[in-house]
Amino acid sequence: MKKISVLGSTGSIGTQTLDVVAKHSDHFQIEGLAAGTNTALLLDQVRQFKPRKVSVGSRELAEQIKTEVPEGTEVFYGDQGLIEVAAGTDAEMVVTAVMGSLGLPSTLAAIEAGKTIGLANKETLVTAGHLVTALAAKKGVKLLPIDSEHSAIFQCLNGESRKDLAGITLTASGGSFRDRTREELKHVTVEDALKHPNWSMGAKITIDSATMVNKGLEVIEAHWLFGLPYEQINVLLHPESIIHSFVEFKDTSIIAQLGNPDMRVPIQYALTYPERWESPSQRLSLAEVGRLNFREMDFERFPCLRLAYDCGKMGGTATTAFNAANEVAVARFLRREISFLQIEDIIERVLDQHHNISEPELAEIEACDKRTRETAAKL
Ligand SMILES: NC(=O)C1=CN([C@@H]2O[C@H](COP(=O)(O)OP(=O)(O)OC[C@H]3O[C@@H](n4cnc5c(N)ncnc54)[C@H](OP(=O)(O)O)[C@@H]3O)[C@@H](O)[C@H]2O)C=CC1
Ligand SMILES: CC(=O)[C@@H](O)[C@H](O)COP(=O)(O)O
Ligand SMILES: [Mn+2]
Repeated sequence: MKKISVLGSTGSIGTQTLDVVAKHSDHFQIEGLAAGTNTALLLDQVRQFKPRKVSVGSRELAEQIKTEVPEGTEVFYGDQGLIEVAAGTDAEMVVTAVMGSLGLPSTLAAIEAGKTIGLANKETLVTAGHLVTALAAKKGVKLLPIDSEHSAIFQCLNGESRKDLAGITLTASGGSFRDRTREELKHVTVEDALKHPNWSMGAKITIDSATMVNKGLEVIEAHWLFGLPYEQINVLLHPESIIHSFVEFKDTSIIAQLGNPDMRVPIQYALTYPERWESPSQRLSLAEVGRLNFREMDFERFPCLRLAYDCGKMGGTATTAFNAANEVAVARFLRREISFLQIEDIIERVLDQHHNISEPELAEIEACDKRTRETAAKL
């Protein structure tokens, strides 16, 4: 039995992780579950998977569910609760599926405790990639990608020599507004933005796809996961999301990973790595798909992607600020306080005011994250 803890178990990735675990219940055991506010779903999960430790977002919620969890399940809360679930159980693997840089301390704690990481929470690598990868290397801990593009690259690189690599290309669906002009973006609604053409995901990442921030975060995530310079990381528009990403070699060969847009496949691959097991996903029929399309990325149409590359190349706290500004701006858009185009406006203005610190320590990252959020909230 492989013992697993899931951080963000009530979200899109969290619930699909538990689908995979349930399908292979003879092979996996859930040790810990952490959620924010959805206690009804968490309690269902607790009854089904019987974890030893669970955590919720606040003390009040923890008090509410204490009487309802079965004997043998301990209840924690807040930042410390997340760390307890990440590092304080017998789990050998931790799936990091909370949303945002709030996942950083628990990811670091899990690595410090020697747990293999199934990494969905890309903001963790964007905000502090140098710290996370250095600690993982020091502890001999594997960071197994769950993000579909990074899982694809990881699979394409399997058994290949890095010296033969020319570059990698992350595919981008283009998000909800890929066929609209910038002029047409002025009056789009939250409801429109939440309609991703191919994937069913949490609200924040769906907005990130529409602004192309998601691909920007993924470029930075790829830089840290695969140790590649930004010049070797490309992005290509591929509206169907069937090719999840590809790798090009010196001899001009390209190896790509394909599949239906179903996150249970990369999630399961991280859970069973290096083995491949039967999947709950539907088989891909290329004959049915018939045609795949590709378009050059337009950096004028999607300026946030250019900003992400610039921040990535600058390094230091630039990516921390980029991420924090975006988290605040997206939350404000979802609360209908700002318009869609003001998301990129806020990111740009925050970055104009940013004073970069290269090779920041954790405290400096945390301070930058906090300061940036305050600025972005006021703009
Ligand atoms: N969804 C997808 O297909 C993909 C997602 N990712 C990445 O995975 C991560 C998760 O995304 P997604 O699943 O879509 O997000 P969701 O918004 O669907 O889920 C977020 C999860 O985090 C929990 N959470 C929120 N705040 C806290 C907190 N303070 N303490 C503990 N848990 C908390 C939520 O709990 P609750 O709901 O109970 O409040 C929920 O379980 C993101 O980093 C995203 O970029 C990457 C690739 C694909
Ligand atoms: C499923 C997944 O990995 C998402 O990050 C997905 O990539 C979003 O799609 P786009 O950002 O390409 O629209
Ligand atoms: Mn992705």
